[in-house]
Amino acid sequence: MSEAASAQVTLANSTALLPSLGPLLHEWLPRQRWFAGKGRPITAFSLVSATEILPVDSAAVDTGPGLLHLLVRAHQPTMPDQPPADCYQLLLGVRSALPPRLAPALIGHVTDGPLAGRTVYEGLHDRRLAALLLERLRTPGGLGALRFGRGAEPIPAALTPRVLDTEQSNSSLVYGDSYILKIFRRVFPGTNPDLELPLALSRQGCGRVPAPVAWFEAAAPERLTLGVLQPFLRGAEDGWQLALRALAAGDDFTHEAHALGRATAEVHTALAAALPTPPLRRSQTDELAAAMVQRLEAAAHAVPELVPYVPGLRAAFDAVTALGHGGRDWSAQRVHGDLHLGQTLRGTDGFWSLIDFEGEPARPLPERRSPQPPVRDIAGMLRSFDYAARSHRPWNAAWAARCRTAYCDGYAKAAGVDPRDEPELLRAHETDKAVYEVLYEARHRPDWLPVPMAAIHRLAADAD
Ligand SMILES: Nc1ncnc2c1ncn2[C@@H]1O[C@H](COP(=O)(O)OP(=O)(O)O)[C@@H](O)[C@H]1O
Ligand SMILES: O=P(O)(O)O[C@H]1O[C@H](CO)[C@@H](O[C@H]2O[C@H](CO)[C@@H](O)[C@H](O)[C@H]2O)[C@H](O)[C@H]1O
Repeated sequence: MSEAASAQVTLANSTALLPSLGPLLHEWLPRQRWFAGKGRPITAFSLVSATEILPVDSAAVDTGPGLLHLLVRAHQPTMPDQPPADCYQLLLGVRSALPPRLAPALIGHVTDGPLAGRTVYEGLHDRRLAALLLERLRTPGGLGALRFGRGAEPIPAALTPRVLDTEQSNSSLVYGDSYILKIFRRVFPGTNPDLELPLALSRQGCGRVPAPVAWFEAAAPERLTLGVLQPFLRGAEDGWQLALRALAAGDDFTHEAHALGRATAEVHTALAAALPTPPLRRSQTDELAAAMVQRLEAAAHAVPELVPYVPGLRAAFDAVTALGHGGRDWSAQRVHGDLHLGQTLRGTDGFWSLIDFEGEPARPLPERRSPQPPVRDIAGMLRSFDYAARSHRPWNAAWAARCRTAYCDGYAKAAGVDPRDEPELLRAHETDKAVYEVLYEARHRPDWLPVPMAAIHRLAADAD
């Protein structure tokens, strides 16, 4: 779309929007699974950008929906490890009246401002609006603050959309069981690694990751990734569900664990070939261990159950510092950053793919995009086998141990490097991951807290 045309779709009086939408968002936003600031009040909203993807302030809304794209900052009291105002992507449907089928998507009725008299709702649930998003992705160009881009592969038109009904950190739409559009909810300046890394891997010829076919970004006031369209792996099942099923049936999972190790190794090898691999010298090792200690202290501050374990856990990080001071260098590279069984999909042909390269959602984007020891991902998967075994009754420690061995074997065979050859680095990363999980569960799923706490108990004792 030309700049002249895009100018017409920027909401004329967008500054008046938030005073009228604010009270509705105040109620609605904290109830969303993807809202990261749970437990802290929202003190104010500020508007970053507003773009009418389909006009909302004209008579057209009386006959059909409008679609308003907003980037909104939610201001909250600051905690030590959190930014003061996260920025969220909202796609608001706007209608004069909501048809009954869209009632569950209701956000509220606007009483004043430019949308006075309109009903706003979660636009992704409206098939007409979801279809429109795909149309925008098929035809690259600018639209207000937004930029739509795509690869060389043509994207078919008129695929039926549906919202993916799963617990996730973002929102996804599936089109005709052919493509999946992930819409990032909490957004950060810069390119999201969930676009950057799959693009780099596909250019490298690595088939372990569904290759992005289209994407959209905000171009102003700063560039940031908003959504990625990828092929939908129809019929694929995620590793977490498969592992739980195997546990329930008393089945061995080592064959799959071995294959997952191989898939991880192939992704790491391709990432190392595609992107920089700086060595971790003494000062970076110090920084790595110091960051782990800092995360441990912050987590213990937030979750008092951790406090008695702090000295034992710290020993794992100090061991890495000591090795660095003794002259040991490690290699670093771009990694997945939040690898666990739920980030793996096994196709109907048994082929494993990795998804969701965003990294740990709670970490700042520059940190997530920095090169790290590849063992970080291995630690994540090792924790995940433990999670599966612990969340199933009775606890099956031997099952987890066999999977962990098979995973490392599969990795070593394909990568030519065995992660168990660096036991201190592996244990430090496993400890760091378990600490992250304690915080994650305390914030999001308190019933699950005993699962990582059991690992904390073991890891703190191992370090003695
Ligand atoms: N390419 C794909 N093919 C099939 N299903 C997918 C694909 N990508 C993601 N999914 C499904 O969508 C879910 C959420 O995707 P994910 O990227 O993990 O989002 P989030 O970051 O919001 O958690 C996954 O658990 C998986 O079930
Ligand atoms: O999938 P996300 O990127 O949103 O990852 C977050 O949520 C995960 C839970 O859904 C969480 O993973 C933890 O629980 C999993 C079982 O549900 C388990 O397999 C993982 O090993 C464990 O870390 C992940 O840590 C978090 O970032």
